[in-house]
Amino acid sequence: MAAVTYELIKTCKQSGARLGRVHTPHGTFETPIFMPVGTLATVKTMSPEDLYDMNAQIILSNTYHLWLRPGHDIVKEAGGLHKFMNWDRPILTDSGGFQVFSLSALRKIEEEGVHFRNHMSGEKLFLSPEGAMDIQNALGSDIMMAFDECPPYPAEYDYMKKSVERTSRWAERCLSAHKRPEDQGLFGIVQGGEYEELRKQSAKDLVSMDFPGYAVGGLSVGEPKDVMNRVLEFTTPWLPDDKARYLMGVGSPDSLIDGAIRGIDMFDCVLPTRIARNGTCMTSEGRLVVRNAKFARDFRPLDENCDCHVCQNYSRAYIRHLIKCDETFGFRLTTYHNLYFLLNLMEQVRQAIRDDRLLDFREEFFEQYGFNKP
Ligand SMILES: CNc1nc2cc3c(=O)[nH]c(N)nc3c(CC[C@H]3O[C@@H](OC)[C@H](OC)[C@@H]3OC)c2[nH]1
Ligand SMILES: [Zn+2]
Repeated sequence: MAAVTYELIKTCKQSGARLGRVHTPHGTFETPIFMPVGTLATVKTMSPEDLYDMNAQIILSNTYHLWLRPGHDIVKEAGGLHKFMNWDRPILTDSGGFQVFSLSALRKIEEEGVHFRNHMSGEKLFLSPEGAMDIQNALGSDIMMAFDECPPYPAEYDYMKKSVERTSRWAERCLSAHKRPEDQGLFGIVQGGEYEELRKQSAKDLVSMDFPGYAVGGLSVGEPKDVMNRVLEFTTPWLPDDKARYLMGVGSPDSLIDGAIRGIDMFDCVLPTRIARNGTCMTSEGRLVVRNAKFARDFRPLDENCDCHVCQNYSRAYIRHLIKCDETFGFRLTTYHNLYFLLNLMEQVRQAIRDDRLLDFREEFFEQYGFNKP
């Protein structure tokens, strides 16, 4: 029995978006879903109890970061990542492919793997498909990601073609190095940039290897939103209907809705937690920079349409005061609300799919949030 399976519940008659469930060894979650990012084994400033309270179903952590600090051997000795961070719902770990290309300056890509420098110490390091699998095996995540190259945007066709072919060979090596397929699901990552035939080639290569789920990688790397949407439109049709689809690194409210409409089930992004730490909040009326002086005497909640714990109990004036004083509690309040906002948005998306009206919901949400403003 595969560790991770996808169950298609229904498709929205109006938009074609999917309502589904993903079953994992640590629990089942409904899709489309947003997954909070906890790169260093913590969703910054949130406790597991906070995450349970806001109904977070699955969180992310990262091979590259945990390999460097504290070391995956320590996490393994602790009994794995779930035990180490006291989180007993599903965990997805990225393979480190992206960080190697985004964090470390000097790097050299070879067939064997990637030579690069530790982005903190400058120490020379090497990561291969086999190494990335060993680390994720030690972490014990429910969903592991294949080791891939996430090329920069834009990239020449010839470079992209060679990269896609190597990423497919690396995916094969990940499958061969996958020690516990009955305990951990391994997702392949489709690459190919903005080139339709390369996306098709990458998807067909990976589907022929029969992964339990597939990510669409190489996006949210600086390309315009219409390029992302077009890539999704010609990529998801090559992925099987009975497997989960994960769009990596995507998280603004409009992109979540537009991704769901184009057949994506799972999303992750550091956006809500990162902007929270500089005092920017997502609200039903658009973004609100709570440190702004105009909120000094504003005793309303961050979002008058939000029923989260923060909006029930704290005011903009109080949160502004804490953020201005660099008080950690302030960042906890903005982070909790931003995560709740996106988790709640995805519940509304799932409800709109149940009611076959996701395109109508998109219009209503974009209007209220201000996405349609010229
Ligand atoms: C922001 N835009 C964005 N585009 C991305 C594309 C790729 C990709 O093609 N391949 C791989 N392997 N990873 C990608 C990632 C990293 C996501 C991870 O990076 C970490 O967030 C920064 C987090 O780690 C807990 C997350 O875990 C899945 C992307 N992020
Ligand atoms: Zn709120």
